[in-house]
Amino acid sequence: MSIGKVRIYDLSKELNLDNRDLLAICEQLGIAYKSHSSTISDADADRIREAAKTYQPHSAPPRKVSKTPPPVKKAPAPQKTQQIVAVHSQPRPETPEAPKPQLQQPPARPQPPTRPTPPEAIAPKAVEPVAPKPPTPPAKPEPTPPRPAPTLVPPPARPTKKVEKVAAAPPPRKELKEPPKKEKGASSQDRIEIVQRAVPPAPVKPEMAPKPALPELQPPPKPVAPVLRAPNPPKPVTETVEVLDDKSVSKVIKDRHRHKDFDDEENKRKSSRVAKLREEVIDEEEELELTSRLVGVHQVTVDVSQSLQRPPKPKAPRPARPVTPVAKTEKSSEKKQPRHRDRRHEEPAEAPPPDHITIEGPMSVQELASLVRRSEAEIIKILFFKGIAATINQTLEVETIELVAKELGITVETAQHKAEATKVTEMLESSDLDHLQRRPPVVTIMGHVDHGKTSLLDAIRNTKVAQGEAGGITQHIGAYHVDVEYNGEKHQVVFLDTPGHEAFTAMRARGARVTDIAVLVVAADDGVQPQTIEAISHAKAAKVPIIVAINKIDKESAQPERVKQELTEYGLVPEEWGGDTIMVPVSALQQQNLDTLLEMILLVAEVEDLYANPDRPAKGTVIEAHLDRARGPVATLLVQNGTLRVGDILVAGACFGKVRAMIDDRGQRVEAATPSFAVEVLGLADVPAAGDEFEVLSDEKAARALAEERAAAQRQSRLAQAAAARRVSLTSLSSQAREGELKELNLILKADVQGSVEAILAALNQLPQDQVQLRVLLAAPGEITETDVDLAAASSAVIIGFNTTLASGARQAAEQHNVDVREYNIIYKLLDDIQGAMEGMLEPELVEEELGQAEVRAIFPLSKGAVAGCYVLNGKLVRNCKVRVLRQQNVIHTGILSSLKRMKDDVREVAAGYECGVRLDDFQQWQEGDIIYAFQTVTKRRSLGSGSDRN
Ligand SMILES: Nc1nc2c(ncn2[C@@H]2O[C@H](COP(=O)(O)OP(=O)(O)OP(=O)(O)O)[C@@H](O)[C@H]2O)c(=O)[nH]1
Repeated sequence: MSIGKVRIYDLSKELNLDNRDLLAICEQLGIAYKSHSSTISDADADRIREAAKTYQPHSAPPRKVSKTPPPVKKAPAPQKTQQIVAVHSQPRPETPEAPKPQLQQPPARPQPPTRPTPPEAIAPKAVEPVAPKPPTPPAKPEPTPPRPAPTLVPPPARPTKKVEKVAAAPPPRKELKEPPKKEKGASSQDRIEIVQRAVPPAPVKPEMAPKPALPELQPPPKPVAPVLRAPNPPKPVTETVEVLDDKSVSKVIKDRHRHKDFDDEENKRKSSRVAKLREEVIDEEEELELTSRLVGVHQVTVDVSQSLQRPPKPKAPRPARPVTPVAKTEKSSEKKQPRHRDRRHEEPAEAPPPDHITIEGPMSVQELASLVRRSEAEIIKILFFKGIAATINQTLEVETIELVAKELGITVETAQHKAEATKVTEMLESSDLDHLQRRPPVVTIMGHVDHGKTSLLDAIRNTKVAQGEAGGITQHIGAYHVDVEYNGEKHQVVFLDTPGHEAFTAMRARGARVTDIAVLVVAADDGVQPQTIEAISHAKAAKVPIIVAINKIDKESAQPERVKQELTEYGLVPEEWGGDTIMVPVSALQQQNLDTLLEMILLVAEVEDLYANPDRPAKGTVIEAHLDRARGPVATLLVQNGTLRVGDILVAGACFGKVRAMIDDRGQRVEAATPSFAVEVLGLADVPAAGDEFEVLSDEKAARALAEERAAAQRQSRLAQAAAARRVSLTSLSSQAREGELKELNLILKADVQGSVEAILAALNQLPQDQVQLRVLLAAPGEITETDVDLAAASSAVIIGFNTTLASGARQAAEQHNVDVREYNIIYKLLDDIQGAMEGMLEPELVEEELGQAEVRAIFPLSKGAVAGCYVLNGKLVRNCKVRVLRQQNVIHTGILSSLKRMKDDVREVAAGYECGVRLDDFQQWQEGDIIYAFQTVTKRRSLGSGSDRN
């Protein structure tokens, strides 16, 4: 083991050589090293100095890790602490001068026009500290992983990612890194071996040569570019302004990443893990032994040619088929069914129908039939029974296709969904590749209601927002960022404040698509609940890594282990159990372990390759938008690439505008917003929809034209939908009449913001509609207008307003047209009322209600008929109520109790314990011992969920 005191990168600085060159020299001299931050002996250093004199810098120095225990880096690591340093909203440091966008805040790119060379911030993931993750070495079978201490991971290992997935075993989370090796000499088959070894507690602060300065706070995001100069920047050969798919982007990023960073094992180590590690690594011998064990276990070899050379744009993972939808079933690709079959030929295709199809948009009945391998007639029949009269050439909207597919038991994936899932990376274009800089992670907090999402966010932000939410729900989406000191540097984490109630499912799902990391909050005393499961599936669908925050561990009833157990059923296995999901027990209330959670977020972010190019016009997503009376349309935009500046011309969805002002998450006006930050933007001409993408264009005319084009497309689509809806109602009217069952409740929904609209729609969707169907004729953010009233009047709809008001004239019009306008500001109330209204539309059911029983004890014959002398056993008898006469428990008559007397007087009712005379008009054959069962029928409102059965 080297006892040296010289660190490789110091030496590289001293010799004015690039780290890579220096490592190459080490290679030549056979000096073992682990990374450029490894230390070597003085003697070795001297040898290197000597060799450096004659060394010819190589553009792509090879890099290899010795197989033997690498010279350990034992530098005492400064105990870094994580803590929330500050909680300002947006990039606070408003740059003095507005013009230069200047990432108004830290995350921004380094001011200086010229970028420093090797940024140090970018965590070099070359050699990773290791944990004994018994990787199922896909590449090179090695001795069986001894699977030593699962706890080995020193630094909070990084979550396994795209990198070679190290088996699914041990807890330690280090990840195998396969630094691509630059081919050396002629041997393109060179392999790099990465040794993952346990690292003692203190990791060394990595630092890149050129920048001697230690991590200063407020480090501007180091540009990645410099490093890129590397040999062959993975520049796509035929680059244009293509949007990149995530694979290629990540590949490019990774490649550069690997190049530049030989920065070794970072200081990310988790104290607990370190502690455990310490137990293992007691002395050097043991360490050596352990290392060699690990070497055996965790070596990962990577083909140079594979890692370095490949261009960033591999074959697009996305099915680039233009129009033709594709069945995604295994057999889909096999012999294609004749697409255009004879129309009259209506037998289903011989091949088994797929159980899954992927579509890219509307398609004709004929195309759909071909895709699902059914006859056109069958599709038309299904549509007919759904109330849609369609012809063979008719184009079906995606929703309609989904409807048909559901009927056929086929799941549908739309290309749109895919795009949304990969939206973040798609924000990058090939031209951005040379200017990528790290950006802060955008995090969504998800979880079941009341599990503490708001409290957690609140605790992190150190402010109080939990109180005062109407109905106890977070109703609007917001974005906040916090500064976290990590590894001696200041980092930012941007949180999307997604609402927690089930009603906001849609919003949450959208949140997941624009975020990089999902923090799943699970209350330790409540475990996995429905919305927990929902959140997991949303995050998984969007391929967003999940970090679990097991909250409320301060509670006595907390059972974090049980929560972990439950989560395994949904594919989230904690690291300590051999999985790769980071689970952090926290208490939002007592602010426990929040720094660890933030640390984990930054770790995951690091692995996620979150880059953007701030030096270009902004692109991103509309998080929220609403119409403000005083300020006009207000949209919260999340910048995902580029920098958004005041004065920019942008198109958001179908809306056009010029950024008049921007307000950050702390209510401060800012001049620019860099990647990953959200700002409220004023200046749009209209209210875009949440989830719309936005982009800045340089040409106002082009922007306006694009917006108009999109608006026209939207109108077209709405018209098509409306036409489809009309067809539904027309045809369904007759079938309804036939079946006399289905009823409809027409609604027009107006809410304050798009997020609320979506949330309410999602909640309404959950109401049972088998007996009464809800038809939402219009759902949009904004005030209730006269036009809405007209529409409601014309279609007998009820208008629902949520957190909104009536425009002038609307109320008067509503009264005039007798339109029911209901206003709410609490979603539960709204849902209750709608449900009530739906139930009110059900035919009431008649229910029998017992009144009482009497026994016949004497018979008094009259001139016509007879009177039964009775004793009321229980309840009461009421004149004109219904009765059944039972004899030996058999009903011998059912009729109306027409006369009831006490003594000689007619009475209305007789209670239990009294005698009375009973006479029925149509029954006289009384016998002593008969029982008179008195009852009445009442109408009861039926509830939606129970059909005609009452709950
Ligand atoms: N004991 C304890 N209680 C907590 C903790 N975190 C949150 N709570 C309590 O749990 C309740 C729900 O917390 P919220 O933060 O409103 O939960 P939420 O998930 O945001 O709820 P919704 O916004 O309604 O979905 C509140 O009464 C909090 O005080 C915690 O760490 N410990």
